[in-house]
Amino acid sequence: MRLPIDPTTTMNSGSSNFLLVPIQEYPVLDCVPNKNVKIVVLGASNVGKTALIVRFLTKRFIGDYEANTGALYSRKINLDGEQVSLQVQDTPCVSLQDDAEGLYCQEQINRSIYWADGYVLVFSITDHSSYRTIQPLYQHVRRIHPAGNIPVILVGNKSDLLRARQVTADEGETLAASLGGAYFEVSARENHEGVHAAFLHLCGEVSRALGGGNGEKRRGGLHLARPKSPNMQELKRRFRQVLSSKGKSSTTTL
Ligand SMILES: Nc1nc2c(ncn2[C@@H]2O[C@H](COP(=O)(O)OP(=O)(O)OP(=O)(O)O)[C@@H](O)[C@H]2O)c(=O)[nH]1
Repeated sequence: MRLPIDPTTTMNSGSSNFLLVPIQEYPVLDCVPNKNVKIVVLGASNVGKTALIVRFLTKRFIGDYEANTGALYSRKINLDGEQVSLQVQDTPCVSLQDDAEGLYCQEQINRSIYWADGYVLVFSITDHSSYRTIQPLYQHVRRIHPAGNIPVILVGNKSDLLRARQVTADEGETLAASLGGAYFEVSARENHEGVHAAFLHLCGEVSRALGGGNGEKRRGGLHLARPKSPNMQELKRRFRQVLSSKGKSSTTTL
């Protein structure tokens, strides 16, 4: 069902509208001591990174967002019976350089890659160039984490747009296998379950990679500060901005 968003009601409580659903944040200390799963969502422009995160955290799909500047969202999840602190970092898009091998990647993204324990690499099945971005992107992650296992999943988003498909499921599977991760073909627009399963799978991988131990990676080399601002208010602010620019013409799917 599609409901019109009424900007006049978005800050009230008790409605099914997206902004009326509180997205709970939990301080890390509220969870299993030292069990902190940090994942970053990476990919080309317009592939649905923000939509996937919002779908995972809120079960909702929002039609449009302002261009993403990268926000960090925190929440508590249940992983194998344990309450675990999860942090999800949204990022600005990356793009291929003209030689199609290197990447344009903001410093902010490098910091997020360094900071994270697990990686959601996203392309759109309707955009083959976004698919071609994934291999160089993975190599980029590898350069920042040259040693050890990198928990990663590959997500082919927009599976509802089958008629516009430019990337086959086989291509997704093959690429994921070459990265050593699982492939999930999902639609942030149409389906919460697939998105949820993908994120939870990665959280499980990260948790195992951290070994249930102290949750902090032991890394040598360059130290990069963690990305800024764990802030759910940022999501609300961005959504309000979209609402004020689009008024009542925007819609959300419930
Ligand atoms: N049909 C369809 N559209 C989607 C889906 N996911 C996202 N979109 C749309 O794709 C557009 C881009 O979504 P975003 O979540 O902003 O994508 P992004 O990767 O964060 O974009 P950048 O800010 O450019 O990095 C928006 O218009 C979304 O409504 C999906 O699963 N199906």
